[in-house]
Amino acid sequence: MPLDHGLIGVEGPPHERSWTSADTLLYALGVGAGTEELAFTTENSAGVRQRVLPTFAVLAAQAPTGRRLGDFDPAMLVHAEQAFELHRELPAAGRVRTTSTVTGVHDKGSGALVTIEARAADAESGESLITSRSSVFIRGEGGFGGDRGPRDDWAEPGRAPDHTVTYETRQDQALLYRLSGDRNPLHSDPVFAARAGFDRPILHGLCTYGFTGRALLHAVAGSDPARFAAMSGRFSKPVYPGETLTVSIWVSGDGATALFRTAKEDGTVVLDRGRAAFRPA
Ligand SMILES: CCCCCCC[C@@H](O)CC(=O)SCCNC(=O)CCNC(=O)[C@H](O)C(C)(C)COP(=O)(O)OP(=O)(O)OC[C@H]1O[C@@H](n2cnc3c(N)ncnc32)[C@H](O)[C@@H]1OP(=O)(O)O
Repeated sequence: MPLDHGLIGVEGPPHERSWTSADTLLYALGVGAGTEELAFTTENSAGVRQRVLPTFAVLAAQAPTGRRLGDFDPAMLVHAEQAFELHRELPAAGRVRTTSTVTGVHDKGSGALVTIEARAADAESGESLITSRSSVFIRGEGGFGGDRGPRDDWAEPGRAPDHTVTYETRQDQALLYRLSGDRNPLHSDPVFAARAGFDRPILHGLCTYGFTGRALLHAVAGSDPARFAAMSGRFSKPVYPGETLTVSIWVSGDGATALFRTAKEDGTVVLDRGRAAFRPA
């Protein structure tokens, strides 16, 4: 059986995940934070309280789907879209209970797009903490006669961005990032990457997402994770470790929302149709 088209509505079993202060520090390093961001990379600096990068929410809320997506070559699967809402700031260490549901299987012609929603609640209090919506694009699994799914009306504002933030990724960025949990060999093994049609291992989509989230946090939310309410975007082209990422951000008049996109040095957009929302200071 290739892709399982009967997946829609299938809910996975509740899944518990806990994280420690070390996990959130390692995650921050994996998405490029360093000595300039000690609140996210240390737990014992004078006068600094450890905080958690908001995009860690996506990892915290990951849970298995009820069934395997199907029997296809895993090298053909790429992360396509990622959105999350963070209902309150994440603690440096915590535990959540998450339920994950397949919400759509769309026929995109060159591939199939499978969308998944996960809801994570604090494991002790039951308080809703994170809602995460992800999709994966399985190349070569389209053309089965399904619907193409909803359209998006995202458009770049007709003015210069309010902020542009540039970060360099490291040659070994994916090797560092994978220690936060995603050991997919697409990001580390040249043989596996070649089977997927890439010259060399590519960067995790969620690593690009984490760099972009840092740019939004510092440029728009005053570096305060408590103000970071939501973020979404679409992975439009692969990133190779070592490439430079520039995040362009357009903030709404009241500062409550922003549009963004992330591009490589040559202008290729890699994270597109970005939206983010912020709480007041
Ligand atoms: C549970 C969550 C966790 C998941 C973790 C997954 C494991 C991870 O380890 C894997 C990764 O991190 S992979 C790295 C990150 N992702 C990428 O690099 C993918 C980059 N994107 C691409 O290569 C192409 O857009 C590609 C290949 C996606 C599509 O390119 P094409 O085949 O050329 O398609 P195109 O002709 O451009 O468009 C056809 C239709 O598909 C829609 N579409 C394109 N890109 C999309 C995307 N990223 N998301 C959603 N839809 C997308 C197009 O809009 C078009 O549809 P329509 O005509 O209906 O608009």
